[in-house]
Amino acid sequence: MTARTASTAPAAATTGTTSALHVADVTVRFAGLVALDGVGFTVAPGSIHALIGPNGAGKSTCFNVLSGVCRPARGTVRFGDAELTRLAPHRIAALGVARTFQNIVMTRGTVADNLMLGRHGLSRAGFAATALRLPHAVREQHAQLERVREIAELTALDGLFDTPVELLSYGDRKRVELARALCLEPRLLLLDEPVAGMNAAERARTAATVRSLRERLGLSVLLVEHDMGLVMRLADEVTVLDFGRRIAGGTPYEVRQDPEVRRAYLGSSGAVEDTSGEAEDLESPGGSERSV
Ligand SMILES: Nc1ncnc2c1ncn2[C@@H]1O[C@H](COP(=O)(O)OP(=O)(O)OP(=O)(O)O)[C@@H](O)[C@H]1O
Repeated sequence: MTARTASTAPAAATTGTTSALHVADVTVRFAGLVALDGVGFTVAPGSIHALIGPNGAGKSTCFNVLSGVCRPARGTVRFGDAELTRLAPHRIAALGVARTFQNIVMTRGTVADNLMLGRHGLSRAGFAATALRLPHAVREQHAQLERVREIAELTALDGLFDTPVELLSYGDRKRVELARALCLEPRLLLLDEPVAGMNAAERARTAATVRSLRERLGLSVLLVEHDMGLVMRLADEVTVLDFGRRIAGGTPYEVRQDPEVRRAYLGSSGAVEDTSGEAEDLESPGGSERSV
């Protein structure tokens, strides 16, 4: 495993650079089903890139490949100079790729406790030194706590730092999940449906947080999201999957105009659901609130 330091500064912020993610010809089969069929796309350094598509298009499978949970039958995933394709999830995380999940899994305790757990992999002081409160371990603990406070501030959780997570709203809990991923000091953040289940105010707040993370930390973001309004407003570039194939890619405007994208969305019975009550079609100016 590549060792990462316990530095209190984010890798991306200090260098101001991250790397491109290159996905090429990735194919995943489950028994007879081809979940991904020769999928390729590039996430440019420092960009917000959305991966969209109707239900069953292969978005989660793609995230599972990128984070090492699923091994492709064919194809490669490269992050800068590093080949991620056959690495275990913890090694991919150590290379600066962090992921959130659709379903929130929290431990008990406060927001601070949960974020400190997220720093565990970056800690250099051993368990015994920490338990015995040896001076170097105490110093490191303070530095970690300071960094965790900064991350809480970046994710608008600073006012909730000492609040038990079970008392948080759903939207705040989702943001704790996001903050916990940031605790790994990623250079690429994979967000799996970051606003699913949120109300309009929570969605707007999370969108602002993601934008500000990119600006302040210089990291790249790849997000899977059904909320088309959010995708259209937030993403620099969009890749569209359908039945495991990449059917389109480009700016939000370009994919919105693409006939194959429109066919895939409009033809997906039951896949179109509006979580906002403000349904618009894919052509609506300013983006739609439609979840697809
Ligand atoms: N572990 C698995 N075993 C068998 N089939 C699977 C498995 N995981 C996914 N699939 C199938 O692969 C296809 C792609 O699924 P995937 O979950 O990646 O799509 P998705 O775009 O994320 O869908 P959704 O938007 O509903 O989450 C689907 O047909 C799904 O049923």
